[in-house]
Amino acid sequence: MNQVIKTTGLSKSYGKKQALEKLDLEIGAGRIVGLIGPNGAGKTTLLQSLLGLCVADGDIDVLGFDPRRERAKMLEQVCFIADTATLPRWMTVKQAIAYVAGVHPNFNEQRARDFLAKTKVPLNSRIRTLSKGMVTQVHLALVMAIDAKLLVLDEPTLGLDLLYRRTFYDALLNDYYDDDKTIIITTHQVEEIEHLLTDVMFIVDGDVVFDCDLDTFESRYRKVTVAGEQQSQAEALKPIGEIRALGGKQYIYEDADPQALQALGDVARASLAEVFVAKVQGGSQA
Ligand SMILES: Nc1ncnc2c1ncn2[C@@H]1O[C@H](COP(=O)(O)OP(=O)(O)OP(=O)(O)O)[C@@H](O)[C@H]1O
Repeated sequence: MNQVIKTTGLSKSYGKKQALEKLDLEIGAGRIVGLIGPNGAGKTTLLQSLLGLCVADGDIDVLGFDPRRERAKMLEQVCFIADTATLPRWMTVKQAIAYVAGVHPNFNEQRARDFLAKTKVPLNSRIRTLSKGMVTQVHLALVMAIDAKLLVLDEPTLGLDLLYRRTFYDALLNDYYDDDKTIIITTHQVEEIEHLLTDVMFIVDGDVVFDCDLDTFESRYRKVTVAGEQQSQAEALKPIGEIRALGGKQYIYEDADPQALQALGDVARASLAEVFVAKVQGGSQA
């Protein structure tokens, strides 16, 4: 694996709060990794540690650099958008584009304009006159126009409407991504990114508790809709989660015998969100 990120024993505490707990992580080039976790699990702290934005303990290697000591060099090849996207409010959108063009060697001005052409953001508007979602659109356009080896997106679509969220993820996959780039995304809207991920990680209480590529995920997890009279057989096969459904129950299985599942009822793929809830909350879902 052509490795882009490797951490060993990554730990970070804020006073008594242990936000990251000896976290080991490896991400290879060309992967699109979804980092999924409950509120307060440590996702932002992990991304900030990788970007050198907070000082953590342990070994951290990002593109061959230690972000604590070689942050400036590392950032030449890394691009990120934080969940608190801010831009200078007095600038016009055009000026923001010109500014990034002036300071960033890998910025493609035309690309930024092309991304913005898919929005209703006027180039001559001052940032302070834009809605929150529009500011995020400008920020995303600036970030997506930078040719970086690693793109880190912390809740990139927070506050964006449903239509633009789709447009953004389409552009990310079709216009931005190629095999040389690695992308890490955190979001609570798991269903929106499921189709574009190559890998998924669940993070709980400051540690990665699940790390799986999507091909393996597709082959390991199933959801079966079971009518009332079959439920005791279904439970005997030890599902990892269950969902109450109209006229029966749906059970989530990990590595179960496909034939045994067929005998219980309708078998379908289990979604990332369903497996996440089953594994992290470990029980029934509404
Ligand atoms: N600056 C800080 N000072 C003190 N505690 C902090 C600070 N930043 C984060 N924490 C704590 O560290 C833990 C992890 O927070 P973090 O923001 O990394 O979680 P998250 O997974 O990104 O959460 P969310 O999904 O809610 O954004 C939480 O318990 C949080 O309260």
